[in-house]
Amino acid sequence: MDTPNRKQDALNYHSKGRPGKIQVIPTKPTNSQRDLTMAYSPGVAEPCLRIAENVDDVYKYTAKGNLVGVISNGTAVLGLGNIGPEASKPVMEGKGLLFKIYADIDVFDLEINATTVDEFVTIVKALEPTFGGINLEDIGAPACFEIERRLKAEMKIPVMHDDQHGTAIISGAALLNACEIQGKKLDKIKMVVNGAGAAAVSCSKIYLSLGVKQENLVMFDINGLITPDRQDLDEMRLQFATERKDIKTLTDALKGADVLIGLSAGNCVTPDMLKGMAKNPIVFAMANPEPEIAYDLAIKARKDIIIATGRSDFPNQVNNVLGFPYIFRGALDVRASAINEEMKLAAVHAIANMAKKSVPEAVNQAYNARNLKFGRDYIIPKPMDQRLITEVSAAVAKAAIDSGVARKTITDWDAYTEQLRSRIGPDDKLLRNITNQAKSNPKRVVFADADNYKILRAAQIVKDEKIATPILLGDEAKIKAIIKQHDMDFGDVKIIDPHYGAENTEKYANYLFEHRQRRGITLYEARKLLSDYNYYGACMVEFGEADALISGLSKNYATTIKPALQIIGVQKGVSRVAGMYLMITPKGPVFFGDTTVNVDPTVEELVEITVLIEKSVKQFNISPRVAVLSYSNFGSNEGPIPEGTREVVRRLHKHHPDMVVDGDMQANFALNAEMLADNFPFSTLKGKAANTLIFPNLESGNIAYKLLQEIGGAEAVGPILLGLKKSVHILQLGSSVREIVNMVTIAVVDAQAKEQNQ
Ligand SMILES: NC(=O)C1=CN([C@@H]2O[C@H](COP(=O)(O)OP(=O)(O)OC[C@H]3O[C@@H](n4cnc5c(N)ncnc54)[C@H](OP(=O)(O)O)[C@@H]3O)[C@@H](O)[C@H]2O)C=CC1
Ligand SMILES: CC(=O)C(=O)O
Ligand SMILES: [Mg+2]
Repeated sequence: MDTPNRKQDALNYHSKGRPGKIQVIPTKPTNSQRDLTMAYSPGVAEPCLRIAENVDDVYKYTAKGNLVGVISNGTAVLGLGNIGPEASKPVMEGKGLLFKIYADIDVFDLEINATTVDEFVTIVKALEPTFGGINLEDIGAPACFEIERRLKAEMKIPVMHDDQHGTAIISGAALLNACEIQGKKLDKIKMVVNGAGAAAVSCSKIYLSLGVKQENLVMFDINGLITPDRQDLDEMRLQFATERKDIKTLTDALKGADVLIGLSAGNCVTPDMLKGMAKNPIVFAMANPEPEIAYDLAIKARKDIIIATGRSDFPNQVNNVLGFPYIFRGALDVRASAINEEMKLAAVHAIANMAKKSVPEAVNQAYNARNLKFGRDYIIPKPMDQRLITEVSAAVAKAAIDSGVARKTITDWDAYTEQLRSRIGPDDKLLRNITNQAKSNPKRVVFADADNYKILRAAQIVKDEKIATPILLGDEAKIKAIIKQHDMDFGDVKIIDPHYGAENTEKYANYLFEHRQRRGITLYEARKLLSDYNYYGACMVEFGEADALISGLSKNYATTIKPALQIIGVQKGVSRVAGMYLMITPKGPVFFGDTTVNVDPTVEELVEITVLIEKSVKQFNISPRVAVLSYSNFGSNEGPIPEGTREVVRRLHKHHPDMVVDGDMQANFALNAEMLADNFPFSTLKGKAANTLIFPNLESGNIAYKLLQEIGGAEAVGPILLGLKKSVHILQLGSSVREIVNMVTIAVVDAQAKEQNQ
């Protein structure tokens, strides 16, 4: 916390409203007298008796299996020292909060008045019936070593001292990657560890198991170098004693050293010390809240440095938050009896490998970054990367099973991964399925406006994710400059700067002329039109030189759609196009149409739009249940809109008897199966909620989706353009990178379907 303002902000954050950071929330209904008789006496006696008969049933009837005790005595709180149990509580509540948001694990934080090993062990051991796991936190060395050793030996649930092993795992992963980037070999590096406490000792052990040589490691505590002749040290630290006589001070030790590990206290390292380090040095200044050396000072001292800190406000946050939520998640899910070396190493490698994968746009956005990429400023994943739960927890669970400490097994890993994902954030399973569908047969997608950063970023993502092969249309020099500026990597991507004379323009101009000569287009004009990305892109798709076109970022909808209509045209048997949104809502996915094209459709047009939409929903492997919406329910109101929608439904029932559709209907009845069944049991939606909503006009459709997006917490994917012969999709002005990526994914699936139907 640097400035007085930030200090005050932090105090306000904790004190405003309900003091502290966490609360307990019931997970069962508590609305009625009946609910309460189940939750408490007399109903509660039933699970009590079951558990009394079979103690393992505690996992079945209580929260134990998902409950971790975060336990501290406040003797080594962050780098603040022995500040006591009460003062440690904000940190422990913070750990509880992180367990919950990152891994959906519930936590009771316990700050206990127990400083001797015996007292501490007795208390924690007695808590075994309550918890599924124990996370020991901020307990000073050397007591922490004995406490953890005894608890692990005497308890049957996983116990982990986070400052030791959580930190070791994360910094181990970071060390592997930093060495790779700096071109250093672990078995050759000279390492200095400043700090000889819980974290330093455990981290050093894991570095040795990753290949660092004991003789190349020296360690300091507050009294100086750890040497064999020191009388003030315990076994744990003495194992890192060095015989080297050439070192007295930290400055001496850092001369020629490759790596400095700081797990001590803030601001105890100076820029001059770093200046003596070897070429391409690696510095992990992990003391919290102040690192051993400030990020900026370190960067200034050495241009060739990789520097990481424990803080979230600089690149490379090496902090155990990347580990403990996911390690416990994996351990709890297989009911592991311990967290062993195999599980820790599995976590190290899962975290290290993740950093080398393409970074999801949501992570860039969360950190206000443009293009996070494996390298000097991105050696390990960011804490807000939602892939951590699937990558790390699954690796830990698997290692637990393979190493024989799991009491439950996992056989369907895809289902487990799905379950892990659904623990965090809204369930966007459908979007993931669509992405998998796209990846199964990637298509060539031509991007209009590719000389725009957002388009290029999206193109890069879909290329990296193997969703599509991009073709870039735009000013070639500009495109190349953006690629260079943002260090993007497109390999040998095709870039076309559309103008008459560019690839295939004579063929395209003739085609355009042939088709539009009686609509006022001369050959000269046709040639000129091809410098418009939308005309050129539509021609590429029409001639099969690309499978889909993505456009519209910089022009309005009507201007963008025109070339596609003129060159590609509508599907056989279809007289119009329509627009649809896939809304990812907290209650699940719902399709909305028409939201973008037809302003005030007639009954006949609405029938056609509904048929188009219903067919398109099926493309996503969803069985459509369509509600034609109005402000009335099954004839409850008169007026042109309810009467029109009733007529639409009549015609659909008659001409499309297989379609599951009903209306006129109000939106709340359409989306609430119970209400619908109670009030309108005759509905042909057969007691199920609709997943496809047809709006009577553009006004209502457009307003509804935007309201839902802004205040309903829904993500809008689209607009998905329906009715064209080939896959062309038009972005909304100002779409975000994520929205563009989603559209490309949809465009690929659409191109696949259209290819099949040919
Ligand atoms: N980024 C991360 O994820 C994590 C960071 N940490 C940070 O690491 C630090 C240590 O934590 P932890 O191991 O739990 O605490 P401990 O109290 O167990 O250890 C602290 C160690 O640092 C030594 N020390 C203190 N000041 C100095 C100094 N100026 N120079 C050299 N050594 C010094 C102490 O020496 P002595 O024994 O002689 O007192 C002791 O060996 C804290 O700042 C903590 O915030 C810890 C865990 C995770
Ligand atoms: C991050 C952490 O656990 C610590 O600094 O103690
Ligand atoms: Mg800690």
